[in-house]
Amino acid sequence: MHLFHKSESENLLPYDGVLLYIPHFLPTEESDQVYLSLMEGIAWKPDEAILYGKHITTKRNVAWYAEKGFSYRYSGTTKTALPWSPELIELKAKVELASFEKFNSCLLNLYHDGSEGMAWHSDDETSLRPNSTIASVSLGAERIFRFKHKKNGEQVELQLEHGSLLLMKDVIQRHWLHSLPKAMKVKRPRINLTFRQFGMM
Ligand SMILES: O=C(O)CCC(=O)C(=O)O
Ligand SMILES: [Fe+2]
Repeated sequence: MHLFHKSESENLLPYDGVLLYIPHFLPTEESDQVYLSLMEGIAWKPDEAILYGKHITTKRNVAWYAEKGFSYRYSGTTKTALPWSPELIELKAKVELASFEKFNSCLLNLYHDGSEGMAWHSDDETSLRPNSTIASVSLGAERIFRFKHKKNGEQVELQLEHGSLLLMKDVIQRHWLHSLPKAMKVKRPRINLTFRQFGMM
């Protein structure tokens, strides 16, 4: 694991929030091994939402892990957390060491290929602690990730590499949207884990 110091990672945003990127958070060999075992071991399911009164499911698969008993309402559906697996607990501990933060849940995304992405949004749900950090681990295919300022439309773009850690901090969710654009040339899957801090702990 790569422990970073303040000087090693600079804020990638010009204002209104903090975005830190640590490319080699996990060594390549460990990234490969964690990728394969999450692909097999996670209870992947399509995401569900109620949109304009219609029940929709995504091609992108998701899973949500947290302390036992956690549940929350989101896009018209209720999500109930699965209990932490030993592997997720180990990864959570590494993310906590590198970020100097504590997390009580993890939302996972599986994009089968570049035809799947995530539209512009910010993670500012009321169930998350206000201005709390989201720590995002990327595994598998490299993909572009974009930020767009809510008021002036300014954009910031970066590549999310295999084994990298991205920290979204401070007031970032209030002022910036983010998205994972589709990338038709990408034929391989990508796994993303976002460690989050829910309000009630
Ligand atoms: O796939 C990613 O890198 C980001 C996913 C995301 O923004 C989310 O789950 O809220
Ligand atoms: Fe997000």
